[in-house]
Amino acid sequence: MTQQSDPRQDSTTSTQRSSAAAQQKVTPELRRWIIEQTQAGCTQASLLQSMRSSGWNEQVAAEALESTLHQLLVEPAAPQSPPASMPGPRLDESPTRVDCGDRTADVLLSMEQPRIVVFGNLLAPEECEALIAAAASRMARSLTVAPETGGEEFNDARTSDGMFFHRGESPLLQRIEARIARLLNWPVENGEGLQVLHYRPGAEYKPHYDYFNPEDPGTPKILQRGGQRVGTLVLYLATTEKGGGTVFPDVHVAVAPQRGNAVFFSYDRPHPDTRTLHGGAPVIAGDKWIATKWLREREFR
Ligand SMILES: O=C(O)CCC(=O)C(=O)O
Ligand SMILES: [Fe+2]
Repeated sequence: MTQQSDPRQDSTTSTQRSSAAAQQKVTPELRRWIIEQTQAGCTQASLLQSMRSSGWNEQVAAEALESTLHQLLVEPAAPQSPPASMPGPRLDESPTRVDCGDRTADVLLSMEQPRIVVFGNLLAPEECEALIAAAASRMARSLTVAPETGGEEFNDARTSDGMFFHRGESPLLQRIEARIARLLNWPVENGEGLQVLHYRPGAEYKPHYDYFNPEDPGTPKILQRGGQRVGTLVLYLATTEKGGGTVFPDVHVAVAPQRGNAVFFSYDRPHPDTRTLHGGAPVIAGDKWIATKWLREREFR
């Protein structure tokens, strides 16, 4: 990310500056610059430093940042139009099975609000084993997206181990990605690389939303790569003995982790109204292995 220099300060010397500090005016131009830089992913601290080095008095700069960013948060966001189309299986005739090209998946549950569909038999047992084997040597403690910066960070709410495959990195992944694209009528290119998570007893993923919160300063940067997330498919690679269900607390639904099955849910706007709050309940006995496919609005590079 390149940070543009802030709106010009007059060309006073530093001695003139300290006496002139009281007269520094926060102009609409400066506010616009603060908003643009924030939307481009700059942190408040880096903006403060940049303003100070171009002659702004620290207190004036800090107040300008605070009041401008506060205004940004309390002003209603421009209404976002929902995407023209959404990922999801075609279930208008209530089929019990869905063709996904090289395999047929069972439809086990379909819920409208929130949009949740549970599939059976989407992956063969050998495919589950192969994904676990390919992921196992690449596992590390899971990171989540850092809302402040758009980078990644450790998070106590997520105590699983995980890794990301690159999209299309092996014939197995290409096959599974093509199957998911056909099942959910969404281009392979709009999907993030499959993420594998391993939860041991006691591990969990506390309830959260998968979309990026539009109010987080790091979100504009994340959205540059393919726009918002609009859907999630969680594939179960192992059957967990006890616990570890995918839970939707708003609607009191829990999906049991059964090898080869999957739960899909979608959200047409980044808002709690979608009722897609969800989490991974603590594992009580056994292991939980999942692969998550997140779907973006546009091509994800
Ligand atoms: O562990 C689960 O069942 C849910 C995982 C999840 O929410 C995610 O990967 O975003
Ligand atoms: Fe999630």
